[in-house]
Amino acid sequence: MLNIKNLSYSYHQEQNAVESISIKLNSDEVLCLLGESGSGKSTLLKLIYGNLQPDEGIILFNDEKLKGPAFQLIAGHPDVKFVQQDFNLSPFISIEENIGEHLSNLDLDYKKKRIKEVAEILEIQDLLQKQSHELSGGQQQRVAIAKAIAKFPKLLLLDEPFSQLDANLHLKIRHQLMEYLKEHRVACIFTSHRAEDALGFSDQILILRKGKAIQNSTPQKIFASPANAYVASLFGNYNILTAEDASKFGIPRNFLNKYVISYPHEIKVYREGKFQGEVIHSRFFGKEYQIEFIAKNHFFYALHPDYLKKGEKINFDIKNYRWVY
Ligand SMILES: Nc1ncnc2c1ncn2[C@@H]1O[C@H](COP(=O)(O)OP(=O)(O)OP(=O)(O)O)[C@@H](O)[C@H]1O
Repeated sequence: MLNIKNLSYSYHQEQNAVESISIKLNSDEVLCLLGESGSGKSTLLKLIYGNLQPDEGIILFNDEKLKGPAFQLIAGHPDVKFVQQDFNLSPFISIEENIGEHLSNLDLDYKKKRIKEVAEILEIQDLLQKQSHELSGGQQQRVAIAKAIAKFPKLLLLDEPFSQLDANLHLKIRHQLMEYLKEHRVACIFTSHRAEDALGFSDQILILRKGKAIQNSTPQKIFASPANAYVASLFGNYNILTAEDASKFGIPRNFLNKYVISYPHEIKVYREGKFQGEVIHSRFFGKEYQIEFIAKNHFFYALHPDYLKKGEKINFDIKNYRWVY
């Protein structure tokens, strides 16, 4: 349903904010754009929606070419909705009117029912009679999403949709919204800084850096085989060793110009481990501790069920790893 070919855009001549990006998305798929700050995620969404005019490339939505501002005065397409980071709510009308702004007034009972439905998904039933200036950032964010889904878009673009929500609401809204999108076959592209949003709630992840696509695949494949250390770093702490250094910990030197990457959960700290290290820190992560230790002059992160004291001698093995450039 969405086919983006070789999209490029630059704010200034010197550097492209988005460079030769191609995306294919089916009608019930969710794509997460993941990348460091300034990697081009918001710019890409603005290009797709039509807020910015691409320097190059083409965006086909159900085989129809989506137009940028050079060819269309008001951005957007009736079947595409975009929730930007500024939420864009109308200030002088109620939240209920905001959500229903694009719904027809011909059937007011249906309109009321639909507003109630989307308000429930976003947990904003109690806010309907208020005005946007009376709401917190997180409440405005949920209203903006409710407004975007009210008229059954076929493609939803969400820029950091959960950024203003506390941990509890984040989990609840993320679950309810994603269930809704799947049930109604709404394609979605969202940006996030949180690896778990990308891993658990998308069908595809597109990794961006400096406007370029670094990797595009399923969450499982990207996590298991990150293209490079940058991709691995987006999932949290990780261990990286040169081929030479990796050989000191039992890893054959198969690729001399590559690096070995291993996630903390792949370093097993246990009495039978073949290699020795010394604990530097134990940090409580909730379910377990993240242990930082040093071995043969290298820092490692590992996970362990118990608190280990600074200076404690431990044994460990690298149980899983992958080679990256
Ligand atoms: N209006 C603008 N004028 C000039 N440069 C801009 C503008 N907006 C973004 N940029 C630049 O374009 C690049 C991509 O920015 P963009 O906002 O798309 O990144 P992002 O990945 O969404 O970042 P974040 O995660 O911080 O929101 C950055 O180098 C940024 O400085």
